[in-house]
Amino acid sequence: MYHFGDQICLFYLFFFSESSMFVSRRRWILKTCGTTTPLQCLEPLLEMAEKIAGYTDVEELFYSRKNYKRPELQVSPHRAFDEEVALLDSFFDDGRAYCLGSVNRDCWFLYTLSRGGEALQRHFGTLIQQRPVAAIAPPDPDQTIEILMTEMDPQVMAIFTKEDSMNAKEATEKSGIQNILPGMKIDDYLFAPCGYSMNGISKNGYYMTIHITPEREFSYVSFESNVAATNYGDLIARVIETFQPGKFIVTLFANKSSPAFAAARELDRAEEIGEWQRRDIQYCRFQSYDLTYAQYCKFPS
Ligand SMILES: C[S@@+](CC[C@H](N)C(=O)[O-])C[C@H]1O[C@@H](n2cnc3c(N)ncnc32)[C@H](O)[C@@H]1O
Repeated sequence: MYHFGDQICLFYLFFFSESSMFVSRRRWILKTCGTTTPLQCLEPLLEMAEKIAGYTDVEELFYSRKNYKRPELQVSPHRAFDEEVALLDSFFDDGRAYCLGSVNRDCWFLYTLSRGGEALQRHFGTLIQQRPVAAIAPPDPDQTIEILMTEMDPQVMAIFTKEDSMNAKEATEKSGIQNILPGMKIDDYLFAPCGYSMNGISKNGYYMTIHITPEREFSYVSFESNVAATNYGDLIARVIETFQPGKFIVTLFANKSSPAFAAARELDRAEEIGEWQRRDIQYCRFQSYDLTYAQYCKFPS
């Protein structure tokens, strides 16, 4: 993390696809679900960040989501990715929009901007006597893994109903969620009649979050964490063994300082993970991050 005395004017924004909020000193992560409109909060959020914390610029932004099953049920600006991009472009003149995966099947949309320290330099130019920011400090290690699962096993999904589990704690234990990343302090919630969300944080600053929609017609589970690893094979295997999806997407972001920077190669070698076979893999190199996208199906499929 860059730190120039008490003057910190830039922060990082991440938007994902369920309902959680993580706030740290310079990072704000929001996940929403259903027909909520997360991008509508951009204007008040940017105003609030300046007013309360003195942040005047965004150093990095990641807005991502899987393709919707029923986009026509969404509310503007979330009916189409083009619409979301137009809104984001009205705030940021240097954002980039991507679609990874198969546009006629499973895909994943990403809008990102990464100023690679330029914004920092602009703000702190005089303070750091025009020296490149990179010469002062390399970025902190940073990585994010997401696993987005669909076509879930109905027996596993039954755990996340009030019929099968008395409360969230019982669902967490019965499903084995507490063994995915042991040692996390967990805050979990079981909805009535069904549905489950959990947020976990560890003492060393890692988080994990899981959101579960058990309804058979549109079952969906998302997992996300910033835990550092050089190989995510074991973690992915634990997640998919726990939830038994028919299909899943993995996305992995890692910056150059992160031990996960090499993990893309491990994913490249993982043509099969247990009973799941890879159907797609793509890599992107952004200014500060490498991104790996992979899609797997349970075979035969
Ligand atoms: C995992 S929750 C989504 C996350 C949730 N919005 C949160 O705040 O953590 C989605 C599942 O919960 C169920 N659910 C039940 N009551 C809900 C409510 N009041 N809001 C959102 N989802 C609800 C949905 O039917 C679906 O299966």
